[in-house]
Amino acid sequence: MDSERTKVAELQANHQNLSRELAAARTQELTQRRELVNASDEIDSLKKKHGREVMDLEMDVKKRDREIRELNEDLRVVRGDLEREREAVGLFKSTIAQQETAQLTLKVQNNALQAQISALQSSFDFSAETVSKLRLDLETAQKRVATLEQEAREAEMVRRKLHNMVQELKGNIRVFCRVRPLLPSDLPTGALVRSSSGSRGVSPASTSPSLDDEERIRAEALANLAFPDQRDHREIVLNSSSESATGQERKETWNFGFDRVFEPHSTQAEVFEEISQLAQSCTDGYNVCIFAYGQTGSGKSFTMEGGSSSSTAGMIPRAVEQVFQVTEDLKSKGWEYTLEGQFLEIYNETINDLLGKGEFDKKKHEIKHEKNGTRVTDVVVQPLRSPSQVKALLALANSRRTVAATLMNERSSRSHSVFTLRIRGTNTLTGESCEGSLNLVDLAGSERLNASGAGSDKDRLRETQSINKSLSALGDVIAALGEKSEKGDKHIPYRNSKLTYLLQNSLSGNSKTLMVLNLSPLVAHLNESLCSLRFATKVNNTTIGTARKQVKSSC
Ligand SMILES: Nc1ncnc2c1ncn2[C@@H]1O[C@H](COP(=O)(O)OP(=O)(O)OP(=O)(O)O)[C@@H](O)[C@H]1O
Repeated sequence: MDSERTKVAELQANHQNLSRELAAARTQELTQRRELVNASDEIDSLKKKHGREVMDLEMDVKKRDREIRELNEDLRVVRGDLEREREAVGLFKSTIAQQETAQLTLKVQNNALQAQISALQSSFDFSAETVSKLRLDLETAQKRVATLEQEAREAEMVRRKLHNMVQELKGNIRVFCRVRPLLPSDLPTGALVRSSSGSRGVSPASTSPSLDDEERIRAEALANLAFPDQRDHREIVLNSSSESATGQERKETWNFGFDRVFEPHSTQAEVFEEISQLAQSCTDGYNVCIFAYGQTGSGKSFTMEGGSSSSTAGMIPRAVEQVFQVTEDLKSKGWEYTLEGQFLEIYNETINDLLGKGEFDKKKHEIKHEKNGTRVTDVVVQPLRSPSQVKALLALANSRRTVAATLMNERSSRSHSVFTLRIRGTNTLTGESCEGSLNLVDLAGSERLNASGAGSDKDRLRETQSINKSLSALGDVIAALGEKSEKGDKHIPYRNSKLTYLLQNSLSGNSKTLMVLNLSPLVAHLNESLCSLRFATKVNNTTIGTARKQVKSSC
């Protein structure tokens, strides 16, 4: 029983323990329940918070999606740009590569050039050395040349002096020869060829000229004439080649020498340079007479009157200008001059005043040789005050000649024209006075009767006879003057023609006379040229004494 009691006491103690444990467990359960409620509250609030956060995150995700899309779009655009940039870069790269190649080539070239430069530099240095040596040599040579030139000038002066002395001894008639150039108007005369017999003449089978014709005419003209004296220009040679009867080529050559020969390219200024001293001597009191002689169309009027421009102005306007210039220059030495001019035409042995009034001169004019010079009755003698006034007078004379030409059968080439400039000077300081004249004569065409075709026409025949008469009278006068100076006394047939009678005082041994022989370069005119050259040679071989100044002193 005790054991039972101990057991029961033990069970009771267990029971009490268990009850205490149960109570503790209940309290714990309560606490835990409370904690559970709290925890589920917390879970709820956490759930709500989480839900809000999820929503926020979803919105955020959407926004991010949008941004990603936008960024993707941007990326696409940027990629396109990038692609293009890449292409451009590729291009640049290839350009750069090319440029680099070019640069490389240039570098190579540059190196080569540098090498050349240095080679050139050294050769330049060498040349500079040579140049300075040559300069020294040149200076020495130039000094030598200057000395030689001075010697040459002195020799030339001596030569000219001697030439002048020869001229003085020879007398005062000089002859120049001038060949005119080929003109475009020569071309239609392309028909002017050698006839089949070999002589030269006008072929009737004239057709329009071709380039070959022109070249042939030029070549023939060149072969026809030669100017061998290139130093003093005093010689002219005519060549002709023709076929003989046996068919062989016959060549002939004629040499002529004159005081000066002007080639076709000679200018008016060059011709005047040779004439100017002579023309100027009328201001010193000499009578000067300059003739232009030659066949029609050979350049007489061109030589004497010339063209309208200053470079083509002929001997008359140039001489007049020079005379005015000289009289102006001599004013400072006390000289005062009066100048007067007349311009006459001699046609069929009648005198026509080219400065007269009215369209055509119908007056009869007579030549009078008086104490104080030659006078022609009823002609206009114009006081001359300026070269421009003379130009106007020449134009008037020309217009009157043109009227006459249309009225009367190309009369200008069939008449002689004589421009006379008379000059009187007094020196107020020395009391001297002087009187000179300058006659510039454009003679009628010198062609022979058959060549001018005059045979068939009565008027033409008369004209030609009259021209021939006066030209041969001129030759006779010159020849007689030559004989007079050789033999002393001799009758001079001045009266045989109006021309020689008019120019009596300017042709006598006291005057200075120049004949300018004008020639055509055409082969067709060879025979005429030969005749003219022979006539001029006769004149050139004549000695007509020494010119004398017409100077009076005051006492
Ligand atoms: N040296 C020259 N330079 C250029 N042209 C020239 C020369 N000589 C003459 N001529 C020209 O040749 C042509 C004939 O010349 P010009 O009239 O002077 O001859 P001409 O001998 O006076 O003839 P005519 O007897 O018919 O008066 C003209 O057209 C002229 O301009």
